Amino acid sequence: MADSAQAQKLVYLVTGGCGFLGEHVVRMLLQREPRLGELRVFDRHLGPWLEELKTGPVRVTAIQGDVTEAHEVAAAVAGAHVVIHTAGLVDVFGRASPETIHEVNVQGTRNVIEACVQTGTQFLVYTSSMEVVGPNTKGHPFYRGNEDTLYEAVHRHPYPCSKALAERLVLEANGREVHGGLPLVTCALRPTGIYGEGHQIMRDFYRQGLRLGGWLFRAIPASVEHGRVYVGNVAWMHVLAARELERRAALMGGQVYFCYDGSPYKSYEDFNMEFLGPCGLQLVGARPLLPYWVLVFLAALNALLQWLLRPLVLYVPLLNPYTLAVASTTFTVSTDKAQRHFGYEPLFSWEDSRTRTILWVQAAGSSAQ
Ligand SMILES: NC(=O)c1ccc[n+]([C@@H]2O[C@H](COP(=O)([O-])OP(=O)(O)OC[C@H]3O[C@@H](n4cnc5c(N)ncnc54)[C@H](O)[C@@H]3O)[C@@H](O)[C@H]2O)c1
Ligand SMILES: CC(C)CCC[C@@H](C)[C@H]1CC[C@H]2[C@@H]3[C@H](O)C=C4C[C@@H](O)CC[C@]4(C)[C@H]3CC[C@]12C
Repeated sequence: MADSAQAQKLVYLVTGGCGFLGEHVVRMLLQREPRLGELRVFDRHLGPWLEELKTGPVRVTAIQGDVTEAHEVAAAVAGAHVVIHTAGLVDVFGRASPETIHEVNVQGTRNVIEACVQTGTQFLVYTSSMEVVGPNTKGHPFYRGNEDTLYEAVHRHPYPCSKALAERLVLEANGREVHGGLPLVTCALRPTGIYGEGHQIMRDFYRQGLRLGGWLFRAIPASVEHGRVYVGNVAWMHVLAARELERRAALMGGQVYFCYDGSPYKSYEDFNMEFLGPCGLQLVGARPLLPYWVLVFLAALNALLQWLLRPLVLYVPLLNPYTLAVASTTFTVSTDKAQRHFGYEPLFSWEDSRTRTILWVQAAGSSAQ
């Protein structure tokens, strides 16, 4: 990636490139990264949509592989200039065991770092999460905070624990010597709750509302702010960060950045209604219909049922003590660090993000997507 070789075409690797965010990163790279020569898409499950990308001017290589398998990761990383590591097991519902979550999110990330070191790949962007910071188990609000805001990060749930450990590995790896003698440059991006085309939980809420005759029932007070960011802007931030890591290595190396855009500060449910409302759903109640202690009881009951039924069937309700805590604790960000460090400005306005999401919800809600 030397200045003298402006025209040099680069090889990018996106792990988890067939996931919700990963697909947007892949498409964004193809649309907006002029130096892209080859794009390797690494995922445990390859999407059929990749086929259509293979006919374009950039070479797209689909690699079916598992980040927990060090040799598969090393083979995919070899010869890549930049790695965007977005693969992860996003499970706050108890589908996977804590050991599996750790294996994929922590050991998988370790494998990616070691592969960069062994094969001489110098630039690594890691998709972290707001949950590396919080909400913490004490329910402390994080109100429009930034990367420097002091906050007691206390993790117990396997998912945030794994993201926090993985992020630390990535940041500590910054400056390590890679094969060939150059230093590894890393940074971590921390999205809040991502929404947009492909957001399965949004689609599930829509379908549930349709089943209930067009009604959803408020569970969380409207005053609890939950941070959200549009998937296209998160993808754009990854592309920009990856592009600028070389030029601004001294500034960006080892840094964390929250992902942000112009999405409004609202409660989780009120925010969802920005999309579900225009699709015909209504949120009933200016206040929660059930007292909070009832939700706490139901969440605990769900956790107990999940545990009791596990030998027979996998019971995975949306509501559990952890998801209730996340949804009912204010956690929003207000920062311009990505703008200051690497010139990030959201690519999509709030109006664009909203319209695109509404169109997707309408289409996805009525089909089997
Ligand atoms: N969705 C959100 O709101 C959100 C918010 C903050 C951070 N994140 C982070 O963003 C990343 C992407 O999340 P997402 O919402 O797109 O999830 P997703 O589940 O849609 O995508 C994850 C992708 O990783 C792949 N993957 C999982 N295990 C793998 C393995 N062992 N080997 C190879 N590939 C594997 C999956 O097949 C999937 O395609 C994750 O690292 C997640 O922690 C997501
Ligand atoms: C009305 C509620 C009680 C229903 C439960 C909603 C719950 C399923 C939602 C609320 C908040 C959501 C999380 C939040 O947006 C941020 C993230 C970070 C990311 O790293 C992974 C996804 C996650 C945990 C969202 C999962 C779904 C949550 C908990």
